[in-house]
Amino acid sequence: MQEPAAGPADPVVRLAGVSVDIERVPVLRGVDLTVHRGESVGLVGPNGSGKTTLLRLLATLLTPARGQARLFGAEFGSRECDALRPRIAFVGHTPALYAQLTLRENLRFLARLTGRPDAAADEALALVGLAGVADRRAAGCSQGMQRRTDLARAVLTEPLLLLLDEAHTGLDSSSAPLVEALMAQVAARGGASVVVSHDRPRLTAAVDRLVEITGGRAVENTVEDAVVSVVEREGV
Ligand SMILES: Nc1ncnc2c1ncn2[C@@H]1O[C@H](COP(=O)(O)OP(=O)(O)OP(=O)(O)O)[C@@H](O)[C@H]1O
Repeated sequence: MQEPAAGPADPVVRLAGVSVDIERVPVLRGVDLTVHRGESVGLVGPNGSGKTTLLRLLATLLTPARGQARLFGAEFGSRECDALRPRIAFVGHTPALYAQLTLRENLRFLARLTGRPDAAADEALALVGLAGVADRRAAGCSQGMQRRTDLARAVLTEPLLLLLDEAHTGLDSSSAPLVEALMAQVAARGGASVVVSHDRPRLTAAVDRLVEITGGRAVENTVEDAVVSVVEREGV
């Protein structure tokens, strides 16, 4: 897969004073956030604070009303930024699966759309522990199985920016390491992950640092131990 043209010094995400309005209502206000290559960032905040909106912005599904937003140095809306879209994986709250297709068909469809062999789809399903049920229709699968299939979709597309909303919802404790394994894969290829979860202990254990959104107005690092190492690394 083609790597972004940006230099190695460019962070994966750089938001400076970014505001997002939805239906003319301000949802994010003056957000500053930098996510470096190799990092895994946990996003926390109360219901309605703007976590999903921030993930949707990072997925380039929303346009900033104000401020500057860059992915690997490419300004949002530019041709360079659009070219990076196939390298963004966004796993939302609800499974992005065709209910009437089997898990294998869902993955193979995505593989063909993205120019990958069927074997890559089967490998991704095996990686999330679903090889044995690959021929079940998605509609007949449990929430956790559907969730794992969504994670397999993210594995398949080899993302450089992994965005997980409600990362731990529907996953039992034995499946939680999958999220961490996926984030580690992304970090190893020089990408980064931004992950929302209401399971704060699990999230804290899985990420390099936590970032908190308060009323959509600003993004601040929390003072938990997980944050300190990154702050020190950045020399802040
Ligand atoms: N499509 C939309 N139309 C109108 N308002 C919206 C829309 N999407 C989000 N909002 C509003 O933006 C604010 C932030 O929503 P968002 O879903 O980003 O919050 P969140 O932090 O992810 O919440 P939760 O923890 O409940 O999932 C809320 O006040 C919400 O009502």
